[in-house]
Amino acid sequence: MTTASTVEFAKYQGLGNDFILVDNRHQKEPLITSEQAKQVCDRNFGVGGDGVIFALPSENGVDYTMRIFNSDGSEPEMCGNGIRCLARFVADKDGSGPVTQRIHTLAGVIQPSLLQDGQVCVDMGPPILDGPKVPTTLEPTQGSTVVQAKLNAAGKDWLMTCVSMGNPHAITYGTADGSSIKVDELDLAAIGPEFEKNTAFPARINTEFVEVLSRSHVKMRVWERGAGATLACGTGACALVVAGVLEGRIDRNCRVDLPGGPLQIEWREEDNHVYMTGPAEPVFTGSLRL
Ligand SMILES: N[C@H](CCC[C@H](N)C(=O)O)C(=O)O
Repeated sequence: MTTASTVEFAKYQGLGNDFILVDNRHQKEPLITSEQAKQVCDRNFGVGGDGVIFALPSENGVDYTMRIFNSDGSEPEMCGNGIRCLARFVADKDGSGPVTQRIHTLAGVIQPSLLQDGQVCVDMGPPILDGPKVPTTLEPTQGSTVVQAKLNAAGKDWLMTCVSMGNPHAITYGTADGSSIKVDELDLAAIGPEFEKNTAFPARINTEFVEVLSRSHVKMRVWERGAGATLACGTGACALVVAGVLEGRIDRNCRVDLPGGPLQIEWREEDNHVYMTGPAEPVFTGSLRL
């Protein structure tokens, strides 16, 4: 007879991108499987969330390891809003801990710092611009980088710039006929899957649609790989600033308005790292019966 197990969790959200967080630092194997993550993320039959995120035992001398399952059960390399929430969760649990945490992820060692004002600033590392490493099969246009490459999807020719922040992103600021995007007019549920599952993206793709308000202020909506239309995507906000700089549209320090609220993103010239600053809020705690 299998005995049901209970798993303690905390729900946190970053700009409405919400996650079930589990302190899993006592064992290497996640307490929730990717299959169970789908059920737990269901907003009617489960807790509800865009993903499940684990703090796991440390590897190679960092503070701890992060793994994440999307709400469809797939495992991405990295999550920007999620790592801000995880850093806040671990600091809340441990009572204090270092202001800056070093976290091992599938995208490398990522370093969130907890700020006095309650925000979290994350050194997201350098963007990966080599097309085949994003990965995409779209033809590179600037050396090995894919900038404003044409992609036909949802009945239009979009101009796509492809950037990885450890996880893959395709960003569009407009279509090949020169028109820009009014993000509030997009029917993401209709067009998002045509990008996410497009053959141009062998590992599927997160897609960001961007409207320029000024050289230091943009507005975006996102269709996420494995999670659909979310209220915010931290890695996506980082990737779209890199794309906007490569396209010559915006400056390296930019406010990004996401449906759930703003993030401040800076792609620093001196170290080529992308820095993301934004909130991470606790919502409730609970115990799951699995
Ligand atoms: N759906 C993403 C992972 C979550 C990223 C997003 N929520 C963020 O804040 O970066 C992927 O499959 O790559």
